[in-house]
Amino acid sequence: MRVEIRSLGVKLGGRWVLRGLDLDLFGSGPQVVALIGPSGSGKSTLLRVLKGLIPADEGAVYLDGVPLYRGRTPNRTLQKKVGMVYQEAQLVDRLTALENVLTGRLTHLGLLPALLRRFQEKDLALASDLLRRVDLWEHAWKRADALSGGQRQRVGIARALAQEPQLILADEPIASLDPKNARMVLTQLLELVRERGVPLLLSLHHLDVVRTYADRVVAIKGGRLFYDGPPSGLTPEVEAALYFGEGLEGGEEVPALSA
Ligand SMILES: Nc1ncnc2c1ncn2[C@@H]1O[C@H](COP(=O)(O)OP(=O)(O)OP(=O)(O)O)[C@@H](O)[C@H]1O
Repeated sequence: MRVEIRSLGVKLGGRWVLRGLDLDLFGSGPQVVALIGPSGSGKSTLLRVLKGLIPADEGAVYLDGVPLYRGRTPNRTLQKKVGMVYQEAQLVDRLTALENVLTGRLTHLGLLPALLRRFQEKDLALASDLLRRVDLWEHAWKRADALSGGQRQRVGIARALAQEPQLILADEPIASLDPKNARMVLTQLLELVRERGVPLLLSLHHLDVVRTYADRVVAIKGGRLFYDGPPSGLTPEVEAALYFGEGLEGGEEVPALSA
């Protein structure tokens, strides 16, 4: 799915959180794009805009050429094509692992079957297959609140893929995991999106991971584009300027770096 972001501005709590953002993602380009930037730079906000959860105050977002928002209302058809993986999985605790994955199919059901949770056999087959793919089939009938943090995150990934999305947004999916679980979650996420050809926009703080796995890196700082290019362009100087240099919070116009 092609993502075009044009002069995007978002105001939250009376303050510009994103401003003047122009970006073209995916289409025929690299399929794993890392989104980095200091805490508070606007990464989560950007992902939420792309999921149709926060409307643009300025500019526009197009998914495959279609505006994502009409005024402040998201286009529901486009919204359904975008899957999301959250930092804390955001599972329904009282449902089993399998039921949580099945909720990813709800967007494909009609209103009544969705309300009644009437899944079809093919929904169950897809959800079961995905649960196997994240090595959690033996936990299919466990309640989500009985799973470990890493397992919950893998259920969240299976749920996002069960939606059969055309784009996946992952918001710091390994932030609260130990290194072993972080690696497992990330490996499974990358394997699944690559084999299905689903583009992934992945917000992360781990630059070692970014350097190893990303095809392209987009860095934002103070709500503006700071760097857009390959991981190899993330030199120590760029990294230092991104995390330790003067912020752009004052609204100072600084041209984006590109490698
Ligand atoms: N609902 C809100 N109301 C007001 N301000 C908000 C709201 N949500 C986020 N912000 C502010 O917007 C800015 C960007 O937040 P955002 O969560 O997008 O940053 P981030 O880059 O994802 O940070 P982190 O890496 O810490 O998750 C921050 O200053 C934050 O305090």
